[in-house]
Amino acid sequence: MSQSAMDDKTAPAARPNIGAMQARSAAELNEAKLAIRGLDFFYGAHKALKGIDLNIPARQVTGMIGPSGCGKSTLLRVLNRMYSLYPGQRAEGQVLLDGENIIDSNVDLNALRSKIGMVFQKPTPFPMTIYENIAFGVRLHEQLSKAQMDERVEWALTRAALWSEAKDRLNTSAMGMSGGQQQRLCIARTIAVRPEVILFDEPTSALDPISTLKIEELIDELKRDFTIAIVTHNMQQAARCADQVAFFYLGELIEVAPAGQLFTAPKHPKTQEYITGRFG
Ligand SMILES: Nc1ncnc2c1ncn2[C@@H]1O[C@H](COP(=O)(O)OP(=O)(O)OP(=O)(O)O)[C@@H](O)[C@H]1O
Repeated sequence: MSQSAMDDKTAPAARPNIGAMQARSAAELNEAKLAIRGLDFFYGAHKALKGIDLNIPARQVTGMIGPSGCGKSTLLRVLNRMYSLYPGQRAEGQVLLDGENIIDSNVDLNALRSKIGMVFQKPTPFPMTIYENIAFGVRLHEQLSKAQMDERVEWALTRAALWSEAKDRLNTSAMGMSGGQQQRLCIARTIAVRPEVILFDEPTSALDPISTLKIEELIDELKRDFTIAIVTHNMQQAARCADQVAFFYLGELIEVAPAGQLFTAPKHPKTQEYITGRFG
């Protein structure tokens, strides 16, 4: 692919407009890509999320913080319907993705997961080549020619800031990469299907500081095209990466505010206690 083609961040082939870089109006920035309304979540009889109302704005980073067990990961698992795999787990209320309630039982989960991707705490590359790690997921959703797939793999690795390190070893095992590279590969794998939303569940907790910084820079770059939610235990990370931060406690959303405001002038005493390290 030519350099000018690579500079155009639009994903190559099929579904041409998704991921296109366009000037964004203030209205677009304020628009809720995901609107969570009155969301309750149950693990059997245990209510882990209680009446959550939260807007996740398009093409911004929403940070989710709170002490262990407050429900942050549960919320991410609701947003991509991962809980549907487990009997006894259920959500009530609304999670509107561009107006469509994705917790309705008749939602096509395969299509949903191509729109809402997830990156986990521990890098989990498949035990296959770097190339196949990316092509595998794309094939579940699209039929591309070899040339188109090559282009897609290059595009995804470039967007995940991994192309220069991976281009000469595409056909070697992903398991031979460093932890930070593996996590960027997992990000490449996620963006290769061109989702609209990317959920990050403590994506740097297993990484060293330099790899962490690279992922944070990447998240900042990716928000130009994708709506992002990130769960983190690291408040500095939330302050660095997030445009808005949501603080959860015991399954409730206590406060949501622009990051600068939440960390300097929280409105709720519980938020104040948490960010000043008095519990959690
Ligand atoms: N599979 C499960 N079955 C039953 N209860 C669960 C399950 N997973 C989580 N929980 C409970 O749901 C609540 C929220 O857990 P969750 O993992 O979402 O919290 P969290 O804020 O992400 O915590 P951490 O920061 O430790 O990852 C907790 O009370 C937890 O014990």
